[in-house]
Amino acid sequence: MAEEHIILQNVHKEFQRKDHTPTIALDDVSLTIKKGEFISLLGPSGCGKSTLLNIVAGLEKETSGKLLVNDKPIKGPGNDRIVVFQESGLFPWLSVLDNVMYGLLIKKVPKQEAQKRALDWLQKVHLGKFAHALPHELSGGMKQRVAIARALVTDPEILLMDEPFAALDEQTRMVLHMELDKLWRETGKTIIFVTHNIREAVVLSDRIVLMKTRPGGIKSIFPVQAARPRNSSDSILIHLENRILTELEQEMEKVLKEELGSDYALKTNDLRVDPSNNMGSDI
Ligand SMILES: Nc1ncnc2c1ncn2[C@@H]1O[C@H](COP(=O)(O)OP(=O)(O)OP(=O)(O)O)[C@@H](O)[C@H]1O
Repeated sequence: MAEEHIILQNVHKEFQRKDHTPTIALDDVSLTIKKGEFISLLGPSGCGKSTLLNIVAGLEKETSGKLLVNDKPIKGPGNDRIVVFQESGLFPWLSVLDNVMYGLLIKKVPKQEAQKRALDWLQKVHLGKFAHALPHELSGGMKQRVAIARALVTDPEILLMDEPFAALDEQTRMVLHMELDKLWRETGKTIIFVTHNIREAVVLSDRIVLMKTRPGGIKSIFPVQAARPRNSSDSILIHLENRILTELEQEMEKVLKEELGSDYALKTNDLRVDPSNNMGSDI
């Protein structure tokens, strides 16, 4: 059996609002992720997906509970965990190559070697020809490819992705799904991927963690047993999308009932959304 890589035990996270009342972003979250696993965190807005990702990244500290990576407690950010965000976060004044090399130079890798490794990664994400371009000369999809190359060039064990493709058009997103799937299979990285998009989650993941709101936490976990590389028209994936959608509808209905109280008059069908579309942010 594969090795345990990330262990979350009864993780609880509270934030203080400006009026000093607490928001429970995560309540009693327990999850074990194996080395090399691709896990998606899926759920409506505010269910704590980014908070959970940030805790694993070491950017946020859990209020209580335990987080272990390779059996060691996490005290802050580390080279073993790199985050890719929705915005590429590239330095606009540096060339694509310099952006990808940057993390290596910080780690004192000699310039020639850093350049070689960065160029290798740019080839892998099909941007070898754009090494000397500036970020503003690239499309959104190309920028995200650079962000992925910049993350993987430092060879982290864990890649944390917070809605990395959310701002891209559907075609570009599908191409990047195929590329990320290939890179993940080639490198064996452990990936945690935050998304609102059910189709994206089923196409990419080994397991999908469906999250709930108020308080944020885990509602259900769905293993995805379709062969890779995947095709979103695979009947296994379509069936799974529908199961997830049904649970999400229940969750969204619960939130609406709480929010609207006696004004609640929503029919379940009004909530039915196309799984290829983003969901959850308008509840
Ligand atoms: N720094 C913060 N201070 C106060 N409250 C916060 C902070 N960060 C998150 N929260 C609250 O914690 C809850 C979970 O937020 P989080 O951003 O993790 O959700 P999410 O599922 O990633 O949402 P979205 O899909 O909209 O990005 C929300 O109620 C949010 O308002």
